[in-house]
Amino acid sequence: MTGAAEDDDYEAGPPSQRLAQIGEIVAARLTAAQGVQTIPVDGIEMFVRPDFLTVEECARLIAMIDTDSQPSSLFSEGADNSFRTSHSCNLDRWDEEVEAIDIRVCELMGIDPSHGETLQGQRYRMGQEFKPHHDFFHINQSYWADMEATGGQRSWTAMIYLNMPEAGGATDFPMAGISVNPRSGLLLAWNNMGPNGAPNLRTLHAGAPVIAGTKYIVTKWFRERPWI
Ligand SMILES: O=C(O)CCC(=O)C(=O)O
Ligand SMILES: [Fe+2]
Repeated sequence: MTGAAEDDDYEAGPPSQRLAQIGEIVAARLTAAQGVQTIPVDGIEMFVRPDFLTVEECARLIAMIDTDSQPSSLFSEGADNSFRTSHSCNLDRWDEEVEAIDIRVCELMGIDPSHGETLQGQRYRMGQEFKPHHDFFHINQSYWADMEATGGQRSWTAMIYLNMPEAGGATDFPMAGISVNPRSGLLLAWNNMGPNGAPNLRTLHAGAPVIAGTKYIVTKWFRERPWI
């Protein structure tokens, strides 16, 4: 959500010992976690946890997203309206069920909840999409000063698919040559940084247009430092 594809030689941010360490700790935790599978992707640390949420939990989150969502926003300057056409909302972090799910995600990742942004719900109707972007912050953008002061860089992303649209809506990683199909309750997690703790350009990804049906997801972005 923080910028479109960049040239290979573009420096999205400096190496960071802290982010490298977060990468190692979380990857080790996920590798050892029951029910988690490593996705063999060249140049990105990526994991899936099928059935992380039950069908009932997915249904309740979908209902909340339908009630609360508004047209999605973007961080990037000069962003155009076609870039992220979904509707989204912050899930109510004081709702008991949302809070419990949020904590479960943090526990799975082994990241203190203070580093996690509010869970975000997202709905894509037919034809809607999220064009190729990185989840990490681009430090040459005007929003960076504010983000740096409020928790810093985004380290890991955890996304949960709440349903399966009838067609389309995969999460594509064009530089890594992998595409993940929505499956109810499946959690997908990846490290937005490379081994040296610098932003990893290969994490470029997109929510492909939904061709038939509706797609619902929740996304959790983690920061390098406490966010609240
Ligand atoms: O909808 C998707 O599959 C991708 C969503 C995404 O990239 C995000 O929420 O940052
Ligand atoms: Fe994203």
